[in-house]
Amino acid sequence: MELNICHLYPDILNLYGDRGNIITMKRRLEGRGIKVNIDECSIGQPLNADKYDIFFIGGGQDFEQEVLLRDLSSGKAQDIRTAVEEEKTFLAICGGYQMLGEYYKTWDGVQLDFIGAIGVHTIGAKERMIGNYMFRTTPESGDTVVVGFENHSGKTYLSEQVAPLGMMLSGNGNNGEDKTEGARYKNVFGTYSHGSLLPKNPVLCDFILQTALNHRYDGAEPLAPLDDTLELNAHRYMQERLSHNG
Ligand SMILES: NC(=O)CC[C@H](N)C(=O)O
Repeated sequence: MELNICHLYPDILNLYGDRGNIITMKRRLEGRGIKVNIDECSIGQPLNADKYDIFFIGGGQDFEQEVLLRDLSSGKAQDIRTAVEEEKTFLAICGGYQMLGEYYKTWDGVQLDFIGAIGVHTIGAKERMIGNYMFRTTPESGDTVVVGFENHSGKTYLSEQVAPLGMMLSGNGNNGEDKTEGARYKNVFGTYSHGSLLPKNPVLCDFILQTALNHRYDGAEPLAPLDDTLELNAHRYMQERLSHNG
């Protein structure tokens, strides 16, 4: 078996080591003898979307998001919308997550029209939401506790067609108001979690990889367990600290 991963805008959207998510997916697949091919696709490069099983988009600040608008509208936005509807697997972090949505109105009133691949929109607030945080994914997204780090001024709101990725246990998540965190639409996993998400959350990583394998291979076997002692220690350490913060 093999999976093809596309890292979108790796040179522009890569806050807080978001690239670590790519390394983690690669290692966890190779640990099961599954071949992984990783391509990078940035400004000015055509996106050969049919080739890929997983698309990864990291986070970026308002400025970087604005810089990408022209490149997206030159064709990539449509390619991404099509891949989402074809139920390809996406993992999008913070600014990358916002970008898959409809629009982002920054706190100082600039409206960035994004690609509308998922029914979410984002409104900037003056006060940033920053800190370690924790949420539990919904049963449809693995029912697992995720620890991470958020840093955003955008407050994201989900339309009725889009489910949250999870519900907050500690911290702000989508908007600090409705207790939701991230988005799940078809096989898109959007989240505010940097930090880096997948190294500390191997259960979520395997859930995402399994989603992509099931899409590519009919009757794909469940992924075999790995030795996750180190990863789960890091996870437990964060979970314990965050449990005390409420
Ligand atoms: N960390 C990020 O990706 C930031 C995203 C967005 N620019 C915000 O501040 O809301």
